[in-house]
Amino acid sequence: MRGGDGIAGYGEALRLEFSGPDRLTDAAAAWRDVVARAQIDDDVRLPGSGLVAFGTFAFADESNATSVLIVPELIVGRRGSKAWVTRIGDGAGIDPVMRAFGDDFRVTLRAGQTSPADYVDAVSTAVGRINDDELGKVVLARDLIGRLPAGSDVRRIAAELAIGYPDCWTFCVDGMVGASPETLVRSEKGTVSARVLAGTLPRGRDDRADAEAADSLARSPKNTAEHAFAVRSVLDTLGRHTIRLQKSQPFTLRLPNLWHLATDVEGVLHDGSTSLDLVADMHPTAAVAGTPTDAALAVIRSLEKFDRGRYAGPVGWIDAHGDGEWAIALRCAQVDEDDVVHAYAGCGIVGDSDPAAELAESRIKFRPIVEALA
Ligand SMILES: C=C(O[C@H]1C=CC=C(C(=O)O)[C@@H]1O)C(=O)O
Repeated sequence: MRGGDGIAGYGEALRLEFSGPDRLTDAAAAWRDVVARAQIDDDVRLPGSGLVAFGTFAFADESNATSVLIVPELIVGRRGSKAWVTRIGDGAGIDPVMRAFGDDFRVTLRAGQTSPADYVDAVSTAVGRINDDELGKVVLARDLIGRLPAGSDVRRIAAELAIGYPDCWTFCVDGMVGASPETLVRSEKGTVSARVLAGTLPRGRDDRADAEAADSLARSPKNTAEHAFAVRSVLDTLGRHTIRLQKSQPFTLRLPNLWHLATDVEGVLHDGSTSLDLVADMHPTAAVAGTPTDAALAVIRSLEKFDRGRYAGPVGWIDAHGDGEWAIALRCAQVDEDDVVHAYAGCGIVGDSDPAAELAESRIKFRPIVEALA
């Protein structure tokens, strides 16, 4: 959901689970099979109408988290002035009734497997490795943990995020809930686009300080270097699937809690890839792993003490044409079946990163989810 447009599913007509290094290519193939066998009646013909699966995928090949594609029994959608209902399989009998939110709840998150001091140490080690020329950039994350009262209505968290962060992509799929400012890829009728983010500064305290923050972000060699790695990785992969690939100049993107450096990318699909094929090729970008990818993943494995689960993985939806909208699962938390909440935030580390500043940046990135739970 973004800016009031979006799709919401009721029930599960089909649930497909994936894991391991081939989880994304397996999902792309499985979705082709599902579509080939489906009989679809879609008069609306808007992005998100007709047969749709929602998905959330683990970040790492070796993760214990299950990656899923879920086809709901009923989907309610809205885009601009149009709204629609899609019924799937046995969903023919379900009515899209409004269900009141469950009880209000407040949850405080505390440090998970990485304390703030551990994080500062990990960043210092990473800076050393970068300056020893082992790699150019790595994204290091830390985790927070909490527990929701039993039976809490997770939709409350999604609603808070959608209201507070209307320019972000708010998602809630299989307990993975968040509001991401970054698309991995979006494909619609042959056009492929992406918003690449990397490089961050906190918002200023007043208008003047805020304008100065945006200006210094745009001029900062550290942030522009970090951003360039992320843009390069997206251009390299999308370049294989598109023609006329264009990128905007980097611009400063204002969110309620921070400024990001952003670049919008757009091209024309030339090889018939579905949005999940593109996701499979693009993940993980340098915005969430680093550069070169393999070296960055090795540093993440050695310095992060936890399984990222679906944090920093692709989250979104795909339709019967293969079109879809996939965000990178950032500013998010995973609510498990036992009501335990794991939240994550990370920062791109380059050779001149200051560990204390990165810790402060991670605090600001936690703000959306911490506040939605508070
Ligand atoms: C890894 C995260 O953010 C990425 C996306 C935008 C800016 C980033 C940065 O400036 O470090 C990160 O690369 C996160 O929010 O957990």
